[in-house]
Amino acid sequence: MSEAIVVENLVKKFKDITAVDQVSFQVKQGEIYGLLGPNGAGKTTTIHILTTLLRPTSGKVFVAGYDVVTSPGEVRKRIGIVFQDPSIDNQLTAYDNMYIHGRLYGLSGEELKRKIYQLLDFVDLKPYANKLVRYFSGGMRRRLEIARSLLHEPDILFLDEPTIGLDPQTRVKIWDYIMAIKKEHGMTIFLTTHYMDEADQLCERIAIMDHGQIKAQGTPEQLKSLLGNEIVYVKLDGNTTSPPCIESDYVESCKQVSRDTLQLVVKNAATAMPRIFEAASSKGLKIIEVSYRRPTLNEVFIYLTGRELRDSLEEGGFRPPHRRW
Ligand SMILES: Nc1ncnc2c1ncn2[C@@H]1O[C@H](COP(=O)(O)OP(=O)(O)OP(=O)(O)O)[C@@H](O)[C@H]1O
Repeated sequence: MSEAIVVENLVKKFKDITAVDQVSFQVKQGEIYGLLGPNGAGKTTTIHILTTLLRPTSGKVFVAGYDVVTSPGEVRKRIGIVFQDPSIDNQLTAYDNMYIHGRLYGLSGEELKRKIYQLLDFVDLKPYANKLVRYFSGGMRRRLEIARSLLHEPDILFLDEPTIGLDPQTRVKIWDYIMAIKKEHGMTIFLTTHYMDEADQLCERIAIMDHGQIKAQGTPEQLKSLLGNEIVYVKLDGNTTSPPCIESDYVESCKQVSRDTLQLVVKNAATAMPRIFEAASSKGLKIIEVSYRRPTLNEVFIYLTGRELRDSLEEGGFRPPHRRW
């Protein structure tokens, strides 16, 4: 079976809230797949079902070839999880946190000791093996959780918001570890994130989730090309008080983004540019500056949902007080 994860028409309801609404996707073996969406989109609920912590209301989910409802034990043997909320013991050393986890998975003796040091070394925590975790920074804790999740050599690694709350430098470091895990261990990695740059940088394929539904999925490039290939910014002469939009065969959409600047979505900036100049001049508009770039995932999110991912994050939403089941 070349699919590590198969999700078919997954639904999860909490009383009258439909947290996951007819979601279907497949994750190939060895790929990094991301669920991108704002708070409350249903990402954590989905990851909890995939990792056997929650039962679906309906639909089918197969992880590492096993049904999560009928064979949860088989699934658990084959997965590693890093939760959004820290789950390491602050009163223990890094080594002891790893040791207990290893024992729970049936590892022992020299083999366990060797693996612990090897993985602590992988996340650059070997010098801190015997330090109490309560003195660790947020980034060190996350690294320790990642090392711990790899101890039993899972086939699939689940990461729920792996860099939430970390500073930009530490986030980049965590991305390096995630890419190294894929490269060195050939592992399938499934992650959730509300950071567009994280999804863009790390994931080979992304599903954009909102209000429990998958709005689109594909490679970051495929998602960006939903919007047209390039975005052109046209700055008009400052004397134009309210610039009209520029229409042309080559312009897919036009929006005024500031007093004197228009944002045009085009398939190809090089061929559209002369037409844009022609159209502007026929309207008596003077272009004083032009720049263009590829669309971002944020723009894709706006296109699909009608609002910014950042705005949606600010909407917040009800969060249950305890997120362990
Ligand atoms: N145990 C629960 N009881 C009731 N409602 C819940 C429960 N867990 C989640 N929800 C609701 O389900 C919806 C999806 O929540 P979920 O936590 O899966 O979203 P999310 O995309 O992971 O967001 P976040 O990044 O904030 O965790 C939200 O409306 C949330 O309030």
